[in-house]
Amino acid sequence: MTEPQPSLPEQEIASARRVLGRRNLVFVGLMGAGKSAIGRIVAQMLDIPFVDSDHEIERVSRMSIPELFEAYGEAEFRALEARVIKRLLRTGPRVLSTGGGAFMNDATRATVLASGLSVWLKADLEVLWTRVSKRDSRPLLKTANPKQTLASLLEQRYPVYAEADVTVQSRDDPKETIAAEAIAAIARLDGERKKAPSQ
Ligand SMILES: Nc1ncnc2c1ncn2[C@@H]1O[C@H](COP(=O)(O)OP(=O)(O)O)[C@@H](O)[C@H]1O
Ligand SMILES: O=C(O)C1=C[C@@H](OP(=O)(O)O)[C@@H](O)[C@H](O)C1
Ligand SMILES: [Mg+2]
Repeated sequence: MTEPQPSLPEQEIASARRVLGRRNLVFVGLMGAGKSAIGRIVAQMLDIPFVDSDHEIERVSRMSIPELFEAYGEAEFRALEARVIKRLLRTGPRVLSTGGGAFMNDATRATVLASGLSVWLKADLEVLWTRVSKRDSRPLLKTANPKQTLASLLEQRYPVYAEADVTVQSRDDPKETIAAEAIAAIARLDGERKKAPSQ
């Protein structure tokens, strides 16, 4: 079944594509924010390729994320994640949805900020928890109190995610609405860029 797509003004899509140029549009944020789901829709709307760094890691390693954590530990996973994202950022444009920890890596964050356009999908703890508690595919949440773990990650990471170029509130509105808001936020940067010389 095809999902209804809100009609985005052509001009807005053109502006967003112009702002992006050959850069990657990089979604960052906590687990459950919707980076994978919204990123895919944004790529469709902008008619550019989509890649999810977790899927790319799973493809190259031929292992699932939980298997990678189990077999090699988080440090190895992070090293692979950084390498995969560095490679993906060399070419574009595309939408790149990252895993929630990727932007916490200093080198990855510096590369994303220098060569990509980053969007923080920001969500409240309750929204995130409702979503992530439906699946057990996230190794970091295999703790005695996963909601508390998520809350601690939120506290640690939100000041860092705030370095992203753009922030979009993720909530329980239709995914297409959130995707359209992300595109509108990027399109607005086109206006800012054009206004800049006369200021
Ligand atoms: N706006 C939304 N409304 C309802 N469900 C959503 C929304 N955004 C994401 N989801 C769902 O929440 C879950 C987590 O989304 P996902 O894209 O995997 O997040 P992330 O990649 O940030 O961890 C998925 O089941 C996804 O379909
Ligand atoms: O926040 C994190 O450190 C992680 C988030 C996950 O991706 P999502 O944010 O897409 O769930 C995945 O990369 C891994 O389980 C670690
Ligand atoms: Mg994801």
